[in-house]
Amino acid sequence: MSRPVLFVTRELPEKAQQRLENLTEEVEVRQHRSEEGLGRQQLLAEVRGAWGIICVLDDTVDAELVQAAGPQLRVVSTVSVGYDHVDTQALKTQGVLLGHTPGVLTDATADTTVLLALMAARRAKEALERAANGGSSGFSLTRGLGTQFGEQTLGIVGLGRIGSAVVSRLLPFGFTRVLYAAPRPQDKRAHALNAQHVSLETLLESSDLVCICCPLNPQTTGLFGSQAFARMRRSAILVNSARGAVVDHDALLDALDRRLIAHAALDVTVPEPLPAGHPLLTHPHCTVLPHIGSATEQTRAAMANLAIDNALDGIFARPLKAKVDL
Ligand SMILES: O=CC(=O)O
Repeated sequence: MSRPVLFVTRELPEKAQQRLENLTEEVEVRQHRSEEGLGRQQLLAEVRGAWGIICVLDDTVDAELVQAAGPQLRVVSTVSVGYDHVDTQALKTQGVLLGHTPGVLTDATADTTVLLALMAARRAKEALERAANGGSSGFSLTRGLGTQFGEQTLGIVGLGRIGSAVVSRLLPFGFTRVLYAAPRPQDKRAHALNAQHVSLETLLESSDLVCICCPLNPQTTGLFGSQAFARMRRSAILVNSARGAVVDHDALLDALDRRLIAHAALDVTVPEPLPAGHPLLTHPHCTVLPHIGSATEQTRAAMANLAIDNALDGIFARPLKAKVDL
């Protein structure tokens, strides 16, 4: 008997991969078993006939892809919490469901945000370079001094699950004030964290550490441009673990060159990866990680499992465990 086709655009983490391979009674699994994505034309060809597609944030899911899959397509399940790579309207129009992986990656992503904040505050990039170069790079009373968060103000852009987890982790470092900017006040979360809802302008003018934890959408694209940097404190640190496009990279580079802010630490960029030699990679006051926010064994396994659940639920017309409201 023919089984519905589940197309998977990547190799999954080991345990989830094994689970996928044991699904043969329920679905026919077709997979591009590689860490790298398919070229666009090949992807369009491979999704043909799929009832469900498991994809990642590098795969653009749009009307063309939905059409290429065919009218039987029931669900797209992305192994990510963010879904800015998906044209939600195109899915809605075709009655295709969208699953994603919220919750399971909150802790790992918040940990990475704290890692970046500390790396920036303690000027780890410069210190690593000094250590790697050997020579006179030992203990110094005066060289490469960083800053501590005690008595400082923390500003969070987006007080969702990840933003809140970032605040919980950072509060013990001694911040005396927490500000957040969000389209709507998040009363329950804010109350628990003693965080104050303010305008983005106030947040930028008052914060020593600014962490971007919001989704990418038309309102947040380019939110950090030259006007935002002009408002920030010259001693401020900016951390972005959300999406690269929230920050205008040219404006950031200009702000770093003109010392409008002290340091930027980015887990996300446009494009990903930045080309070798990109000025943000070589800038002494910019730390860049290659989008490792959720990259732990535990979290990636949980994400892939949730994505499989979502895909199977969609294919077999059951309620999705984590559905995006389209
Ligand atoms: O960036 C990662 C995600 O959206 O899960």
